[in-house]
Formats: sequence, C-alpha cells, structure tokens
Amino acid sequence: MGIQIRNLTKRFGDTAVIENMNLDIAPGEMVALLGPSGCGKSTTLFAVSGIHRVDDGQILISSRDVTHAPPQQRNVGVTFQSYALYPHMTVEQNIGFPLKVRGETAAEVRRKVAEIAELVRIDDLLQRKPAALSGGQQQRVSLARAIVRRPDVLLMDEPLANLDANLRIEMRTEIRRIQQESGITAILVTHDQVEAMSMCDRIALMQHGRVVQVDTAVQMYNNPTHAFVAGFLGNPPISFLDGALDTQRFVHESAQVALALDAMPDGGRRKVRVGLRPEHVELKSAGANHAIVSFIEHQGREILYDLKLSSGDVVRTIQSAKGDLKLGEAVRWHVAPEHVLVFDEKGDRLHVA
Ligand SMILES: Nc1ncnc2c1ncn2[C@@H]1O[C@H](COP(=O)(O)OP(=O)(O)OP(=O)(O)O)[C@@H](O)[C@H]1O
Repeated sequence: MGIQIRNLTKRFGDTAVIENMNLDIAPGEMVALLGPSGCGKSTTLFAVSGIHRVDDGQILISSRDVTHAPPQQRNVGVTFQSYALYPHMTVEQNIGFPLKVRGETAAEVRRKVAEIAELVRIDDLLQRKPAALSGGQQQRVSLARAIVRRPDVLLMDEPLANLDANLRIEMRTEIRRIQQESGITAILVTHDQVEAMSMCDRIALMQHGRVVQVDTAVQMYNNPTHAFVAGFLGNPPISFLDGALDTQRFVHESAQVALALDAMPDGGRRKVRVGLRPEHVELKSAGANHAIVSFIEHQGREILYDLKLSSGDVVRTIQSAKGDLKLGEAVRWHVAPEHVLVFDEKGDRLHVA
C-alpha cells in the first residue's frame, strides 16, 4: 500500500519543474515533502494524485502502476489548504458526498460518515453547515471527506496554512493521530520545517525539482548530506564559514576549528565550508577564536547572540537566559570537533564515516 516515485520528470513548456525524482514511501508511512517556495512540492503531489500528466518516469500506488491512470482510478484522498467544502451542504453531507457519488446506499453512507466523524472528532458537528465551523473544524471535515472512501493514500497540501498558531499546533498532533490510527500512507506538502519534523516519519527535502535528502528529522538534522539541508533545517539557523583544510583543522580568515578525524577528506589543502550549529558554539574564556557580540535576541528560556568575527562573518550561539553578555562585548568561542559539519565547494558533505 506504499507509494513509489521512479525517475519522475514533469515539465511546464521547456522548464523541468521535477527532474528525475525518486522517492519510496512505505505502507502506513507519512512523508513530508519539504522545501522552499517553488521547489516542486505541489507539482509532485499533483502528479501523484493524477491532476498533472507527467513527462517521464513512473508512479506506483500499492504496487499498481498509476502513471497514466485518471485521478478517480488512483484511489487517493486529497486535502488542500483551502478546504473546498460545499457551503450549502451539512458536515454530514459533505463527508458523505464521495460515497454517494460512488452509489453507496444511504444507510452505508451514514454508517461510514459516523465512523470517520468519530475518528476525526467532529461527531457533534454533523448537522452544521461549513460557515458555522472554525478553521480547525473545517480542516477536520476536509480530512474526513478525504479519507471516508478508505483511499490507499492521503495527500495533503499545506493543510494547516490557514490556521492560527495555536490551532496549527493542535492540528499537527491531530492529523498525525488520525493518520496513525487509520494506518494510511500519507504525503504532506509543507514549507514549514517544524510541521515536517513533528508530524512525519521521514522528510524528503527538495530543491529545484530534486530530492536532496530523504531521512528522519533527527538524522537529517544531525547528519545532513548537503550544505543546503544543513542550512534549511534548524532554527535559529546554522552559521557557515568558508575557508580551507589544514591538517585536521579548518582555517578561516579570522577563526580556526579543530576537526574530528572522520570529517577529514583525503589529505591536501582544499577549500571547504563548515557549518556550526548555534547550540554547539560554546563561549569559553580559553576559546581559540575571538569575536564581538553584534546582536542579542531574548527568546525567553534562551538568548541568541550573533558573534561578529574580524572578517565580518557572523557565528550564532544560543545560550541559557542566565547569560549577561553586552552588545559590543569581546568574547572567545569554541566548537567541539565532533560537532563541526564540513562541506566541499559544491556543498556536498565531506566525511569518511
Ligand atoms: N501550471 C503551471 N505552469 C507553469 N509553471 C508552473 C505551473 N505550476 C507550477 N509551476 C512552476 O513550477 C515550479 C514548482 O511549483 P510548485 O507549486 O510545485 O512549487 P512548491 O514547492 O509547491 O511551492 P510553494 O511552496 O510556493 O507552493 C514553480 O516554479 C512554479 O512557478
């Protein structure tokens, strides 16, 4: 009951929006398509649902080749950021509509709607019209309608985009619960890393129509295969410094960091970029590197400091709110070798492990 995307290419005119994309989603798994605006997330979802014709490659749902099948033959449930509920129908009629179209009996429709309404926790709202529902309730109805036919896969395009901050958090948990309880294979399109990390089993991070890395959130955060991944995940974001390798050290115009052995490519001096996560940048009176505090942001439990190097580069550090550094203060900093991420000039991760 999984999804396989094999060598998928989708062009609009001469422009390839998806290029040779591969992605395997296991039965019952929920995968996020994450990436910046325009990277091809929605186009991928439309290709899987059958709304878009593809130019090359294959799409398999539950081991069935659906590449050229029309949407209604793919058995997919879809929900978008605009819930697209029928305003003149009650919640019960909205959810039951796909079953009615399929010709199921009134009694069957009522039974299935009741069952799904209980799963998505809207059983007390069945007689209301969409206008009398909150955004979160409308999203639940939309989800219920998408899964009432028991589709093989659930496709969600930014389902939380129209909700306020608190409702988003609540619905993150709810969508995950509903997906797990129903055991449905799901794809979630989002540009929000927190949504992707908190809701999904794995993340496929996309850039310019390609999947750069597919991994669990933890693995992707700790072990990015590319500088783009390291830069995209993490808030506050990672800092990058460009410099060169010199026998087990990274040397920058105004900083030096020792590297773990497994971060070292085979010998020779070469240009590299290192990534330093804010939580790994320690302030130490004996730290090897000098900097000036150039920006302070109080975040409640923690404080974010920008440390400006003499080269003008900035390294971020996050410290407990007990700290009392002043703007313009001179500090020394340090990063333990095992935390330094090293990338080559093209952005590919360098390590032998
Ligand atoms: N019907 C279309 N005709 C031409 N170009 C299109 C069409 N639909 C999408 N594109 C282009 O394809 C690229 C990918 O679009 P897509 O909507 O898949 O991106 P996305 O990652 O979902 O972005 P967002 O997060 O902004 O929704 C964009 O450059 C977009 O302009």
